Formats: sequence, structure tokens, C-alpha cells
Amino acid sequence: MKPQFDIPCIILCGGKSSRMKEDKSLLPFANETSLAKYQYNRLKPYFKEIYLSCKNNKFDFEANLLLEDSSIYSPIVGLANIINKTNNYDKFFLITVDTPLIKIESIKELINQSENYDITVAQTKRVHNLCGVFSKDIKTVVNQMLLEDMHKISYLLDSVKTKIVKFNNEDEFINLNHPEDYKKALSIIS
Ligand SMILES: Nc1nc2c(ncn2[C@@H]2O[C@H](COP(=O)(O)OP(=O)(O)OP(=O)(O)O)[C@@H](O)[C@H]2O)c(=O)[nH]1
Repeated sequence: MKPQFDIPCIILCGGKSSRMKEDKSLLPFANETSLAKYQYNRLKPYFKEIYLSCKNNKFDFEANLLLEDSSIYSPIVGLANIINKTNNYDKFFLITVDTPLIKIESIKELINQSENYDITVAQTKRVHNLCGVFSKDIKTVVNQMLLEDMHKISYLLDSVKTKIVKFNNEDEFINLNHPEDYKKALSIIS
């Protein structure tokens, strides 16, 4: 069957997980051995292509990987690698490994609203600045940020044509940064 979304999905999972104190992408989640596998398998059927963006292959399952060789940990490093090393698409859906409860309907809404914007991201009480549609037109700004060792995603959003799409369901956008967030997400899905 043809996938619902005609763009690739890229899952950022190359972070330090310093607040979680262990690699969050490898934490067991729902019926899967890891959060990365859970995100990958649940989103794969909906997208044309899907990739995990990280620094090395740390997974116990077969997946398309976009590996970067930088020793700097930052989503901007992941973004730059995605944009500079791939050339078979103009825009992509970006999601972090630690937001496993976002609904497909919300992803659809973000994609539908992304036309004519460089970045289209979700907002509940705060802006979820790594969850949305990213156009490769941001390449110059991202590469300049890396050159200047600037890693603030909010700076990137302010520097390009950004659309913010509001959502009400806070639980759907829960970000698993701390062990308590992980426990909460497990209780929501169980
Ligand atoms: N590919 C890639 N992804 C990254 C990198 N740094 C962070 N990420 C991912 O970007 C998202 C947001 O990362 P952060 O919140 O900055 O860092 P984190 O590793 O999740 O957690 P903390 O270390 O506690 O801040 C997460 O999905 C990370 O896995 C990187 O250098 N490369």
C-alpha cells in the first residue's frame, strides 16, 4: 500500500541523554525492546522512507541510519548531517526519539500546514521545536550556526520562515527527558 505521507521521516536519536542518565533511545518501550525501535516501527508504515539519525549503530534491529561523525552533541549537528548528506528529498518530517506519543493525526496536520514554510512545528504550552516539517532551504542557516558553534534551535526557528501549529493535548507531546517522564509515558500507554 502507498504510504500516507510523501516525505521521509527522520528520528533524532543521537543525543547524550544526560538528564535520563542512560541512553533513552535504548530504553524498553511498550512492546518493543527500545524507544528507537518503537518510534521506527510505529511510524514506518506512514512514510515514504524512514531513518534514525545518530552517531553510531547502537541498535539491535535493522534500520536505515543517517550516521554523523561529529563529537559534538546537539540536534543542530543531526540536522546539518541530514541536510548536507542526503539529496533525494526537499523536506522531511523530523521527530525526536523521546516523543513517542504523538498521534498520526497530528503529524498529518503539521504536514498539511507546511506548504510555503521552511519549518512547521507543534506548540502546546511550549513550542516543540524538533517536531515538525523541515525544508532543506534552511541549509545555509544551519551550516552557519554550526560554523559559529551556535546550537539554539529557537534561533533557527526565528531565522527562517516558521509556522507554529497549536495543539491542545499536552500528554501527546510529552518529552522523555527525565526518568519521571519515562515512567509517566509508560503509564499513559499501558
Ligand atoms: N543525531 C543527533 N541527534 C541528537 C544529537 N544531540 C541530540 N540529539 C537528539 O535531539 C533530541 C533533543 O536532544 P536534547 O534534548 O538536546 O538532548 P538529549 O540527548 O535528548 O538529552 P539531554 O542530554 O538530557 O539534554 C533528542 O532526540 C536527541 O537524541 C546529536 O548530536 N546528533
